[in-house]
Amino acid sequence: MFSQTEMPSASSMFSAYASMTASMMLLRSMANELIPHPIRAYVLNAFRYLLKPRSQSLTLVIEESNGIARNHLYDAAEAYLSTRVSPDNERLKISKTPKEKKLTIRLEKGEKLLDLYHGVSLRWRFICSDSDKNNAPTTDNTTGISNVSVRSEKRFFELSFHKKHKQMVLESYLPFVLEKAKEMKDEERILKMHTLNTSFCYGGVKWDSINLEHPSTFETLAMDWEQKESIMEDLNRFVKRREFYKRVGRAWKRGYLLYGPPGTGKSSLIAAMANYLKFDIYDLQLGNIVRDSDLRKLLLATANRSILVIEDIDCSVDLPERRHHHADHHYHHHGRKQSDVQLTLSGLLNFIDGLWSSCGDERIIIFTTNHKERLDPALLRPGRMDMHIHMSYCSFQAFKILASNYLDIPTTDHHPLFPEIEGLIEDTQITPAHVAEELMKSEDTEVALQGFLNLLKRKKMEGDVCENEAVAADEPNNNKQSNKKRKVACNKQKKTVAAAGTQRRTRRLRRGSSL
Ligand SMILES: Nc1ncnc2c1ncn2[C@@H]1O[C@H](COP(=O)(O)OP(=O)(O)OP(=O)(O)O)[C@@H](O)[C@H]1O
Ligand SMILES: [Mg+2]
Repeated sequence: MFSQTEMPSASSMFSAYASMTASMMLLRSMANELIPHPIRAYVLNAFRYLLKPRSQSLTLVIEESNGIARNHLYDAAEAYLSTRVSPDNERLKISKTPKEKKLTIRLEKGEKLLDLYHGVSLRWRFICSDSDKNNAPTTDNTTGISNVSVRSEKRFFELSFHKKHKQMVLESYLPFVLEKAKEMKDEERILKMHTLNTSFCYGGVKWDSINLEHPSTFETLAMDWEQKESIMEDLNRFVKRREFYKRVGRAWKRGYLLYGPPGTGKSSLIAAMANYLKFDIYDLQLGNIVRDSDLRKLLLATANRSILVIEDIDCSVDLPERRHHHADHHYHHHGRKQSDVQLTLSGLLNFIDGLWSSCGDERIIIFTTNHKERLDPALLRPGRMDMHIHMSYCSFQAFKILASNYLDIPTTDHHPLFPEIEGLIEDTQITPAHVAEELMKSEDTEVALQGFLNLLKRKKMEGDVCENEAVAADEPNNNKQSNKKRKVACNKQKKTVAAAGTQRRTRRLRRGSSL
């Protein structure tokens, strides 16, 4: 009985529950009304956050574009990851454009990749998502053509790693990825050769470009080793020294003067430098430029990481004293009146020291000449050109490189004809171009070498005759008149060689395609 009176009845329990529910509902609706929605959401989120198990991994999202601009890191990651594909990958994208030398491999949607960097594992994932479902690709059923213009795909990489490596990833790994991608790009880069186009309207000039496919490299260049290495070292030092140039307050530029007889490889060296550094070439034919102002315009249109070439500087720039000497030549510069030509040496020098120095980075300027002695001292003064490179006649060392290029005789090999060639070549002024021409005459090594040896012998004899005649000319008892005649003939012979070089060069310039 007692227990019965103590026990709440079912009806009273129900009413208590009902009143509690009612008061909770009242409280809830009061809270809903009194506490604004954002605060409620915030409190809920905070609870959720506190209750969630802590993750030890951090994920970086690298999106394809950053609003309007492309994300440089995305492109770098894409290129870098293509070198890291593993047998675990199941789907890869593969392509090749006509201009590319190699196949391009890319990760396909959803593919994962594990990279190791200094013992740290880094997990990459490539994700492709339709950013807006309404804009999903549509296919026109009648034509079957997929309408890609409305397609808006969001592509990004996720890079996940342990949180404790955050610093290392940001400061070391990602810069490493950027650097690697840059190296790859340089390797694949198709070099351009820019030449002047003067045809589109009178007085106006602009750059035209074609692919530079000059095969010359430092390996194929016939030059003495020490000289070749000093040039390569100089170039290496130059490209590495961005910070140095900044610190000492100098423009990041370097000037080279290449001088030597025609056919000694000046233009080949320029191409080898471009191929080595992966720099574009701008071939500035001063003969086509009328005003200093054109020079300025053209200069501003050149890109960084390039080589500006001015060939035959002694012939192309209109020195004031030459103007004086050639006062009777009223026409110059491709038939334009001399008075029209306003391009001056001082303009050119200002251009080198001033404007050229102050705009752009990582630039090289190269002048070539066959006659260094004819150059204005202003061009040669210290500091104007950083390095003067003498391209000379073919030495035995240089010949061995050509023999290896043209006849496949390894430079370490010894051929029975070599000693005789070595004895003759140093006394004979023969250009690498001439040697190359001779070695190309036969595919048979023996025939080609014998032919070359005969040429050397002939040249040596001619040289000896010239020399003897010169000596004879100094002897008082000889018939001076006939000696003079012979000397003239000798000089004539030399001049023909030089003229052939100039003609060759002019032909090449006209073709405008190769250096
Ligand atoms: N040092 C060299 N090494 C390899 N090949 C050379 C060398 N010199 C000349 N040649 C060969 O001779 C050709 C002409 O040489 P190049 O045009 O480089 O001479 P250059 O010094 O620029 O002459 P120019 O003064 O007439 O412009 C080249 O295409 C190349 O095949
Ligand atoms: Mg040349």
